[in-house]
This record gives sequence, structure tokens and C-alpha cells, in this order.
Amino acid sequence: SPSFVASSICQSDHLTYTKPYQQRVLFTINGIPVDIVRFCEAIRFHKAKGCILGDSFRHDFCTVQYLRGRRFLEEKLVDDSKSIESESEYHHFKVTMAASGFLLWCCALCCPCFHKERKANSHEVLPKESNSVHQVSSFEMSPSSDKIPPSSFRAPPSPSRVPQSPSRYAMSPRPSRMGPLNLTMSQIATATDNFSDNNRIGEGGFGIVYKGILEDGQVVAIKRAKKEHFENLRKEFKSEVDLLSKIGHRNLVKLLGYVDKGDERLIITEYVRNGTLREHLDAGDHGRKLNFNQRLEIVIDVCHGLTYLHSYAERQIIHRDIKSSNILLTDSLRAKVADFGFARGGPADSNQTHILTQVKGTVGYLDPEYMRTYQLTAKSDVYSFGILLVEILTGRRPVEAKRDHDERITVRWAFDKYNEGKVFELVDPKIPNARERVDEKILKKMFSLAFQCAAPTRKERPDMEAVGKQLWAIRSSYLRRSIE
Ligand SMILES: Nc1ncnc2c1ncn2[C@@H]1O[C@H](COP(=O)(O)OP(=O)(O)OP(=O)(O)O)[C@@H](O)[C@H]1O
Repeated sequence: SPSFVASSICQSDHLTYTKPYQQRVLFTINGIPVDIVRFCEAIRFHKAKGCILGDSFRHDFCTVQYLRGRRFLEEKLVDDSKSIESESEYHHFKVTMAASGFLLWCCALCCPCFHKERKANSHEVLPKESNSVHQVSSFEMSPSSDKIPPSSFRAPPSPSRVPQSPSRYAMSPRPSRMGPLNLTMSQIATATDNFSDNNRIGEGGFGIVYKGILEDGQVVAIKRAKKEHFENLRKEFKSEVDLLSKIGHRNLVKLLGYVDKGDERLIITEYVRNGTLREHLDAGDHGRKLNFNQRLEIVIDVCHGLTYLHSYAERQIIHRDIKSSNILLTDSLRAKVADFGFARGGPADSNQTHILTQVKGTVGYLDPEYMRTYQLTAKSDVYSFGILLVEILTGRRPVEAKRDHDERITVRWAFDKYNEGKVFELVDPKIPNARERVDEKILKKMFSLAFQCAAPTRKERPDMEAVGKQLWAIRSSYLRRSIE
């Protein structure tokens, strides 16, 4: 096993790293393997707090690639002047680690074989230094596997080198590739009133989303990639388009067409007009408060969409970014899963249990086992779904940084309360008359299902089809009790 060459204790953190072991170095914080970026953040954080780490701690491995904004990598040498900046990121990371640590601990209690597995995996999780990235709200990390070509981790050209179009709409009237809608750039410009701010409906890491009205009156959503992210997002754009074009399910946002030419990348999808699930959960007293039944129907819809992706699509698709802001609601509060920017095909070969790939997703929803091992399976979506289930029942975001320490990681807080039998204290106070209308047993079943989905290792999580069956059973008993 690898031998530790440096070890230091700062405040409550025990930082260690090993000698290169089979050309990999193992970094740990409090015994939990972490990648180099987390480790360097921890070093900078503690140095900024005055902790003396000792000469044995090298810093030359703290050359990292920054993740700028949502999905933009830039190579940058980290120096100590960044320590203050990194402090909040490290704090954020610690919050996330606390959740994973807690779940690992829960698993250790429930599953005797867990310790063994964790140990066996621990040396597999180390990214090469050049593959490291900073963690922000959403992020990517790369495995050290040689299967991933190093070029995919190179920093994109600087924005200034991205060729600018002399005229934004001086496009060929014949787009290079068409979806079923067969739209030209000028038709899109007309539909969005030249991408006017009035038609802007949102913005994500990929770009800005506009509402458009086509000549035949059809209302669509048009995602327009930010130009400075073109090179880096080229693959992502293609991923979204390729995957979306193959699927059709009422709980998945439908791809209608796209343009990928010159300096424009546009994805045209069906417009889902009632906002995101997160917006509905945030709705204040004057907003539209989702009742328990509506929430239950929404999670069933999401579950159906995921079941389709995992088990019934032409090829298995893993979404990788299931979260409340990627769930769109219709007027009748039916849910549709959106944003396939991080989606990936699952294992092509039935003998393959997983695919080894970069870690992508959003902090708080990310499967800790995937983060540790870079092994992606459909069960990573199941984990995110479990977190989403807790979110929809409690109304709280997965990480609530402003709350008291023991309430910051929502799933952890929920698990503690659940074990204390205080399940009603978990319920979103915005759910109208929850105490009167929702039976405690039903709430317990839902939380229990959420915790199963968010289990630390994939083998403990049910698949989405099994989750669906449990949700249907919960729904039946809920409806039965409402009638009684
Ligand atoms: N098909 C659509 N119909 C209606 N509104 C949409 C549609 N797609 C996206 N939006 C709106 O645009 C916003 C941005 O969407 P987008 O998918 O680009 O980013 P995000 O999911 O919020 O963030 P990120 O991509 O960084 O995870 C959404 O929050 C939503 O309000």
C-alpha cells in the first residue's frame, strides 16, 4: 500500500499525501481520499489561517486548472495570493465532504463490507495533476485513466482568440445540420426578435436561453451558446444534441432542431412555460405553493423520465445533472427533465459495469462514489434523484451554507431528524396543511426511499425502475388515505 510521506494537522483537518505509488499520489483529508485540487485548496486555506505545514509539504503540485464560471477551464498557476479567494471554495468543499463523510459513515454502520471496498478503491481515485480543476457550484474532474485523451483537458484558447463573427446573423440560409424543424438562422433571429432581452428566459453555464415564436406560432426555447465557451463546449453541445435527438418521452424536454455553424451554436427545444422546480420551491407566500400531491406527481414524472433514459432509450443515457433547476414544469405541473449538456451514453457493452469518465455535475447532487472513483453508472443519477427527493420534501437546497452547522447539508440534517422520529420537522413549511393531510407513514416511506437512493455506494441504491414502483405504492396509499 502507498506510504505516507507528509502529514500535517491544521485545526480539525489531517492532511496527508503519499509517495508516488504506481505513478499516482494519494491525497487525503481526514482519511478521505481527495483529488489534488481539493488538497491544494486545503493547504491554501490552512496557510491563510496561519497553520504551519512544515517543509515536507511540497507545493509544486498545486498547479491547477481553474474552472471558470460553469464549464470553462483555464490553466493557471496557483500561488498563495489566491488563498483568500480559495477560502470560500474550500469551505464549500468541506461542506460537501462533510455530507459524503456522513454518508460514508452511515454506510459503514449499515454495510459491513463497506470498509473493505472503500480501502480497495482508495488508490483509484487520483487524478493526474494536470487534470485537476477547482470545484465551483458545478464542476468537472478527470480520472487518471489513460483512456481519456489528455487533449480533452487542455485549456481552451483564450476568449480573445475565439474568432468573432463580423456580423452576428450573416449566416448561410442553409444551416449545416438540421433537426426536424429545419430552421435558418434568420428565422431564429426573427423568432427571438434578434435575441432581444425581452425574450430572454434564463441563463446557464452553456449560454443564454431565449423564448422564440416561430412563423407557424409554435413557441420554442432557444439555447444560444456563449461565444467565449465555444471551443470548450463544442463537445458538450454535440452531446446534448446527439442525445436529445434520439429520445422522445413526455417527461423529457424534446429537441426540435439545432444550428451548429460558424460562430453560432443553438439548440431549439420545446418551450416549457411554467418555470423550474426550484423556482416553484422558492415561491414565497404570494407564489404558487406546491402541495404534497403535486410534489409527489413531480417526482414520479422525473422518475419516469430517468427510467426511460436508463432502461428504455435506444442506448442507455446517464443525465449527470439531475437537479431542481433542470426540472421544468408545465402549466398542469407535469415535470420534464431538461439540460442534457452533461449527458453521456452508458456502457455500450453489457459486460461493462461502468464507464470511466470525467466527473461532471453539480455540487450537492454529485454521487460521492463517482467523485471518488470516476466510475459513472446510471446509479449516479439515482443518487442525484435521492437528493432531489429530499429537496422537494423539505424545500431546502442540498447545501444551505447560511444555516447552522448541523443543518447545512440537507440530506444529513434530514437523516438525523428522520432517525430521531421527527419527520414532520423536515417537511417544507410551504406545503399547505402538511400535518393534517399527509400521513406520517407516507412521509417516512418517502424519506426512506430518498436515503436509499442517496446511499454512498451504487450497489446499495435501487435502480430507477424500482424507485418508480416504490413511488407508485406510496402514491396509492396517499390517495387511499386522502379518500378515507
Ligand atoms: N425548454 C425550456 N423551456 C423554458 N425555459 C427554459 C427551457 N430551458 C431552459 N429554460 C430556462 O432557462 C434557464 C437556464 O437554463 P439552462 O439549462 O441553460 O441552465 P441551468 O440548468 O439553469 O444551469 P446550468 O446549465 O448551468 O446547469 C432555466 O433555469 C430555465 O428557467
